[in-house]
Amino acid sequence: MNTSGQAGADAPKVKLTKESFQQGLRIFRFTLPYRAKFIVGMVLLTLSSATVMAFPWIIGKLTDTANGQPVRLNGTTLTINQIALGLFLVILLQGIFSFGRIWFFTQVSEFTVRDIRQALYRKFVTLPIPYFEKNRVGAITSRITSDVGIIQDSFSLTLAELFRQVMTLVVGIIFIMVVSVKLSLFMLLTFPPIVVLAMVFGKKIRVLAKTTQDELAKTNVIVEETLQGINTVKAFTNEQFETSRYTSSLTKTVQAALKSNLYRGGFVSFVIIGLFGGIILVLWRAASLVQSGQMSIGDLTQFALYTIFIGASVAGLGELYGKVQSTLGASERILEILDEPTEPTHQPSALPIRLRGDIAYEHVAFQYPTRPDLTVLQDISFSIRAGEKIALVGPSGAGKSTIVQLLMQFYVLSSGQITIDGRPIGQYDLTELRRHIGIVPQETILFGGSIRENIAYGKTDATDEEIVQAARKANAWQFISSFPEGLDTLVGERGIKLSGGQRQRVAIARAILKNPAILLLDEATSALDSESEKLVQQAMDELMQNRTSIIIAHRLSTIRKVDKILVIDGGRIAEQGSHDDLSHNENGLYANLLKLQFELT
Ligand SMILES: Nc1ncnc2c1ncn2[C@@H]1O[C@H](COP(=O)(O)OP(=O)(O)OP(=O)(O)O)[C@@H](O)[C@H]1O
Repeated sequence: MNTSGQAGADAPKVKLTKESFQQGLRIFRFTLPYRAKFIVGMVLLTLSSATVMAFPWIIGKLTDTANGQPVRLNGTTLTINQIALGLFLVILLQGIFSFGRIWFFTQVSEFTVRDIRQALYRKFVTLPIPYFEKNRVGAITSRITSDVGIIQDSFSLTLAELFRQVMTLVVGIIFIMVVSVKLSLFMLLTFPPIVVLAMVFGKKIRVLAKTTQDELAKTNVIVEETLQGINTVKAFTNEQFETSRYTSSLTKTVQAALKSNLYRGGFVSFVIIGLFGGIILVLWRAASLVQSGQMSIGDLTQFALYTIFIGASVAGLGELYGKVQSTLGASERILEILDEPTEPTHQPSALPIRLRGDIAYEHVAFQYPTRPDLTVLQDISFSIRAGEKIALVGPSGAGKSTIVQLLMQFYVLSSGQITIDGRPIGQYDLTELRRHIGIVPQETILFGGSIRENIAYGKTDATDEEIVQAARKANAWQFISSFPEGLDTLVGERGIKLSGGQRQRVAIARAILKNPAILLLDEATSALDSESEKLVQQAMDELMQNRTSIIIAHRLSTIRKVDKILVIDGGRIAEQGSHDDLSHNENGLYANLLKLQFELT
């Protein structure tokens, strides 16, 4: 076993061309740091393959000695005992070399794969947000699991196997040529073509077997569907219809199974007749050579054993071909990700910055890269002075969250600019800038660890005292200290073991600990009960003190105290002003939203 994960047997393959080969080989640069181990592995592999190849040769000599034909080495005649001892020695060496080969190749593959996974992960977390919108998470994670798994298998197995099979083939052919050129040529003309034919046959059978499986799966879908929706079937009196649908699907399955087994039967008789027939032909030829004295029994034994080796290596190479294809495919997909441009975060030259927190949006327009034909923001201009609080309100889909996300530089603006303290945000170091912006999202997603870890996410080197302090300010300490395990309480996957209000307060504590100059609050849409609503609101108020804050408000009651309200509609600022100004504008959007909420409550 290794750590390869599920090496996808159904992984897409690529055509073997010179380009795909050269591309795929680039993955080998990850093995460079371990090249010394790799070379030792290769030497051991060569030695272990060589000992295997010596085996039939010595057995031939043993047979000859048994048959009364003396074998000489350096002028002395070898006894059966000496030759058998030699065989033991060869096997012993073979065992030792194989152990060493596995040990060294495993190290190379495990370390290489660790480095590839590390490089991929580092890449993932530094890719810009649009990348994750264009690619499904499942597809991305399978790069780091199954694709890397395929590469791992190829480093630990395929590569060694490929080398060994090629060596067996070449050395095997040389050896049989030495034994008897005539018989070798005869064998090479009959045996390998049969093996190749058998492989093609085998592939066809696999395809047919898959078709049968697929058909069977379809019949199962019908059963599941109709049983789950049995009420619908009966209500529409479609029992007969469904039965005939099932029957026709069953018939297709049977037809597919029969066809597949027709080929399977053919394959078995082909193997029996063709392969064994081929062997009989070679043996017949060999027997006549032995009879006429052109070949010894020992040579015949050697010949037969090498022939089996050659046959096995031809078959093995056929299988390896498929593996090499998947390896190249996997390595191409991995390299593709590694070549993606990243966000310019964590630049080593970045100097720490201090922000006051003046923010200005100047004629900002924006389309999401995944939906370039929809202008989400049209012409947004507003400014906030350091320490002020503004609220964004408006109908769902108006563009409020988008405005906030742009400040974090998750996306590139289509036009206009955003400045902080008078400087365009693009001129700041990205990591430094984000360090000064805190965010409390609409739906708080916690990480699966403890409450302590989740709060400390805002400042990874925070002391316990700081964490408790932040939890107190966020109105979270009360519930945390009521848990028997306190800060060490595990929150469950994505924080499911905490209530919505508790999760929010943990998120607020996290933001307090981060102590940012600018704060982005996305109010939760899901209503909390009034008690926890009050606790969350108090925590938010605490958090907003002395910070420039932008609040995306869904409940208008919570934002009466803000300095300015921007009403967003259809990607534009429809109205702006204080709560009092806007609520007195009878026909205004804000006054209407207020009325609507009042009626709802
Ligand atoms: N990642 C995205 N990719 C493409 N389009 C998006 C993306 N996020 C949002 N949109 C679209 O942009 C528009 C504005 O969305 P946004 O989330 O900013 O609205 P909102 O005012 O915050 O809405 P809500 O109050 O429902 O959260 C919507 O039409 C939405 O479909």
